[in-house]
This record gives sequence, structure tokens and C-alpha cells, in this order.
Amino acid sequence: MTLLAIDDLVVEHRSPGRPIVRAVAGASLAVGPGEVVGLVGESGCGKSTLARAVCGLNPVTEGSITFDGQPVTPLGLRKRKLTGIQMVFQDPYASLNPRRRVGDQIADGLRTSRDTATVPADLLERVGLPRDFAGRHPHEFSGGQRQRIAIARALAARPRLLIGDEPISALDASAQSQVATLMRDLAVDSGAGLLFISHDLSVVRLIADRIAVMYLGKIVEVGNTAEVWANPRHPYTQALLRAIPKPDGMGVLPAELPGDVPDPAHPPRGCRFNPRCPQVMDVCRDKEPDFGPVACWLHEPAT
Ligand SMILES: Nc1ncnc2c1ncn2[C@@H]1O[C@H](COP(=O)(O)OP(=O)(O)OP(=O)(O)O)[C@@H](O)[C@H]1O
Repeated sequence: MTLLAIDDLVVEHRSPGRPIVRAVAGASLAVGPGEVVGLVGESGCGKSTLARAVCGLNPVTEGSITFDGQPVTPLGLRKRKLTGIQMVFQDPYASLNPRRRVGDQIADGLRTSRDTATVPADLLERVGLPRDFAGRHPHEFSGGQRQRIAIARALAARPRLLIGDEPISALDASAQSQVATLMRDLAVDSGAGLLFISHDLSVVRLIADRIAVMYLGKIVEVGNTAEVWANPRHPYTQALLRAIPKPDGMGVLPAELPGDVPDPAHPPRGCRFNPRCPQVMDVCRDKEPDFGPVACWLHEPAT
């Protein structure tokens, strides 16, 4: 069963006097209940834009997003809270209100889910924090603790889909895998889906059932985590895996990718990855590979 279905999604950013930025340019992805999908890709590939569209925060230009069989459309804040989707953002310093007690912020989520049997301290306990933190303010805590509080607040609303938009990238290395694993465990235990966005592939490998690799607005490879890990097929996935920090902590392995992600307002003709691809062929400069699960002319499915 599919909980979240994203089909041929296009999301454009438009501002007066500027070229249209097609940040998501025909992406398809699905998340099932209790499933963890890791969305990876370099900065600027459109991961946040996609996540925000799923929450109704960015309007859909083309294609569709359905959650539980219902189309997701831009909604007012109140309604959005009731859709069963909760997002945990990169920066817990910004997403928590510094002036309100932690318990009161978690209580907002409990009101959303009309859960009268649970108290904020119960949720703090579920995310591994002491119950008496409820009476304190966010500035009293470390980054990792604040992110746990943000997760507790999200869980209070009893989401059926949890989205983490780079939820660990602002944390200390020691807190990163703990917070990622916590999100995975809490989502899976409650039967919720988790879409986990990160540029840290080693953490995604740890928690995700499936990996989706995004490049310049498109999902270029999707598959079972262990399979993608053992046999990455898209040259971009291969390069991302090579850029993983070495297990001994001594630097990173070379990415071997020239240049940066191109400007999505002016994408390259043909395959979007062709100017950086070490295995580029003539067809790649000419025609976009519009197929899955590996959108690459080296892996065109047999018809
Ligand atoms: N509001 C906006 N107006 C115009 N362009 C935008 C807007 N938001 C994002 N973009 C552009 O859309 C593209 C995708 O950005 P997005 O933040 O979705 O990527 P990302 O993969 O999440 O990167 P990051 O990890 O840095 O957040 C980028 O080129 C970005 O500059």
C-alpha cells in the first residue's frame, strides 16, 4: 500500500524579473506505511522543495502528490496540521519557539491529534529525554536535545508520515546517528512512513529501507538500500557513494565529480547529469532519460 505517492512532480519557484527555477522537474517517489525512504543528493538538487510541496508549503506546478489517496494541495496552517504529515527541520534552534516552555510546545501537537491520554512528559520520555525537561525552555538544551524535542512535538500530532529535512546536519557527529535512528524507530513503531532527507549517505544507509537519489530536480535512481549500496548503477549515485567519509574518519574518498550542480533555471540539454558524467555518451547530450528505476542511458530498460 502506498501512503505517499509523488508522480511526475514539477515545482517551480517564480519571482518577478527572475528566470523561473524548476527546482523539482518531474520527480516520482512513493513511501509506504512503516517504510523509511532516504532522499539524498547534493545541495540545490531540490530535496527541500520536494519536501515542502508534500506538506503543502510549495504549490505543485505539474504532476501530483497524493497522501492516503487524497491530493495534497496548498493548505492553510490549521488544515495542514490535520493532514497527518509532520516535518522536522534542519535547525531546531529556529523551529522551536525560544520563549515558550518545551512542554507547552509539545502540548500543541497533542491538541492537534486530540490526544488527551498523553502528556508532554510521556513524549519526552519516548525521545530519550527526562520528563522534567517539559518545564524548561529550548535555550537550556544542546542541539541534539533540541532536535529530540522537535521530534517529540512532531510525534505528538500522531503523524502518519514524518519528513525529516536534513534533521541531523546541524548536529554534532555523535548525535547524528542517534537522532536518525530515533526517528526511524519512532516512525516504524507507530506504523508511520518516514521520508528522511540527508546528504549523509552513511546515515541513510543505516536507517533507510530504500534510497532515492535526486539530481537537479529528478530522481535518478531508486532502490532497496542494500542493493543500491552494493551495486550503484547511476554514475551520479556511484560518485555520491565514493564521496562518503572513510570509516576510519581520515578524510573523504574522492567524488571525482567536476563542477557543481548546474543552475536549475538553465538545466543542460539531454541528461541533466551529462556535463559532469564520467561516462557521457552522444545520446546523453541529446535526449533526457525519462525512465526508472535508473534514469541513465546506460541502463535503459528493455522494451
Ligand atoms: N524560494 C525560492 N526562490 C527561488 N529559487 C529557490 C527558492 N527555493 C529554492 N530555490 C532554488 O531551487 C533549487 C533547489 O533548492 P532546494 O533547497 O530545494 O534544494 P536542496 O537539495 O534541498 O538543497 P539544500 O540541501 O541546500 O537545501 C536551488 O537552485 C535553489 O536555489
